Amino acid sequence: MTLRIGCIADDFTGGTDVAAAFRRAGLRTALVFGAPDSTTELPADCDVAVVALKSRSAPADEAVADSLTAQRWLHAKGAAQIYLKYCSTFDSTPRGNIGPVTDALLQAAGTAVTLHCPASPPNGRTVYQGHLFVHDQLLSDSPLRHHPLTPMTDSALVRLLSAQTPHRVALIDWPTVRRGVDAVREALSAHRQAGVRHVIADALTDDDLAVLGAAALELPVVAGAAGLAEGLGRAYPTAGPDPADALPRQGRAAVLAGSCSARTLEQIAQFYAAGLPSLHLDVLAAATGRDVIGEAMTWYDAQDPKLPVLVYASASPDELAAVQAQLGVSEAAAQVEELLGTLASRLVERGVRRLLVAGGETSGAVTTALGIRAVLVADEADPGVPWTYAGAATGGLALMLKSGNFGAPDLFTRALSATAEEAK
Ligand SMILES: Nc1ncnc2c1ncn2[C@@H]1O[C@H](COP(=O)(O)OP(=O)(O)O)[C@@H](O)[C@H]1O
Ligand SMILES: O=C(O)[C@@H](O)C(=O)COP(=O)(O)O
Repeated sequence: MTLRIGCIADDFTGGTDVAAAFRRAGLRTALVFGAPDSTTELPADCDVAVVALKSRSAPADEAVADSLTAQRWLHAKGAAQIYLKYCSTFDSTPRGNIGPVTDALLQAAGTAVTLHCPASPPNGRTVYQGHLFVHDQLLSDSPLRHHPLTPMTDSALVRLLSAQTPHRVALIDWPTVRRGVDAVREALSAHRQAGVRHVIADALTDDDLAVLGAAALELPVVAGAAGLAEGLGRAYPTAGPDPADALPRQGRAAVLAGSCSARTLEQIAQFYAAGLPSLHLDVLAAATGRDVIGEAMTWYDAQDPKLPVLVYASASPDELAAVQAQLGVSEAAAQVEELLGTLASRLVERGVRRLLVAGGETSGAVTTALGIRAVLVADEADPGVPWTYAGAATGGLALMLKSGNFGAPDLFTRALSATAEEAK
C-alpha cells in the first residue's frame, strides 16, 4: 500500500492534532518527529505520514529548508499530495513563514495554486468573509493578540497572507462553499486563471470543510489546520485494518507535565483531587545540583504499581516568573526539559508502558530522550489528543502527546483509568 497524503506540521503537538484528524477520517496515519533523513523509517501500511517539525517560530529560510526536506522525503515515500498543517489561530506575523513555506512547496511540486483554510470548528475556529474567529471573537480581539511570540493583531487572512508572499491571495466566500464541491472547484479554477496562487476559503462547520476537502482532492498542495485535513481525509476511500489497533492497553502508566498552560494546570489539579499520586519537581533545587531525578525515582518505586502517577514541573504564572527570574527563561526551560526527558527514559526502563506528556516543547524533549522517531496514531482521548504507539524499539510504548491547552480537565485520569481499573 503506498502513501496517499504526506503532511508537514509546523510543531509536534500540531502534528498529533492533524494526525488525529486524518485517523478520524478513517486513514491509517503515522507521525514522524523532526525533519526526516535517509535513516528515517516509515511504519508499514499507512495512508498518511505526518512529519512534525519545529518550524512555527523559525525564520522563513530555516522553515522553508526543513519543509522542503520533509516534502522530498514524503514524495520519495510515494505521497502524491502534500498537506501543510499550521495553527488554527494562524500563529504568524507579517514576517512569519506560512507564505514562504507554501510558496516553496508549490514550486517544488510544480503547481500554481493552493487552497488554505485554518478553520477548526471543534476548537471554535471558524473563517467568515476571510476573517478568522476564535469562538465568538475575532482573532485580533481574542487572547491570541497577546501571544508571546506571534501576537495576532489582525484577523483578515487575505491581508495576513499577502504580507508574507509576493503572489496574489484571494477568497472563496461562504455562499460559494455552501453551493458545494463543484462551485468551489469552479471558483478555484477561476482564481487560478486570474493568476491567484493562494486561495483562502471560508468555513463554519465540518460539513463546509468536507466540501473543501473534496474540492481540493486533486491539488498537489493544500494548507490549513486539522479541520481541513479531516475534510480532505474523508474524500479518500478508507483502507484496511489499522496496525495501531495493536496499541497496548495495559501496563504501568505515568504522566509527565511541563506545560504551564491553564488547561494543563486544571488537569494536574483534577488528578491530585482524584487522590492519585503526584510529585512536583523542584526546578530550583535541580539547578543547584540536588539529585531531583533520583528522588523522583525513589518516590515512583514506593507507589502502588496499579495506579497511574504524575510528575510535573508545571507551575502557576507567579511560580514560573520566580523560577525564570532566578535562572533566566531559556535556562529554566532547558533545565525542565532535561529533567523530564531523563525521567521519561528512567520510567520506561522501569516498566512504564503508557506515558502521557503535557506540553509541546516538553513532548519534543521526551520523544528525543526516548529516541522515538516515528509512531502510529491510534484512538483519540479528546479532540486532537490521540494515543500513539511507539512500537518495538521502546518495548511497545503507548504515548500521548498533549498540546498545553488541549484536552478536558479530567483527561489525565480518564485516559489512564483503564490501566488502573484493569489492574485492580
Ligand atoms: N517550573 C518551571 N519553571 C520554568 N520553566 C518551566 C517550568 N515548568 C515548565 N517550564 C517550561 O515551560 C515551557 C512549557 O512549554 P510547553 O511544554 O510547550 O507547554 P505548552 O504546550 O503549554 O506551551 C517548557 O519549555 C518548560 O520547560
Ligand atoms: O491547530 C491548532 O490549534 C493546534 O494543532 C496547534 O497547533 C496549537 O498550538 P500549540 O498549543 O502551540 O501546540
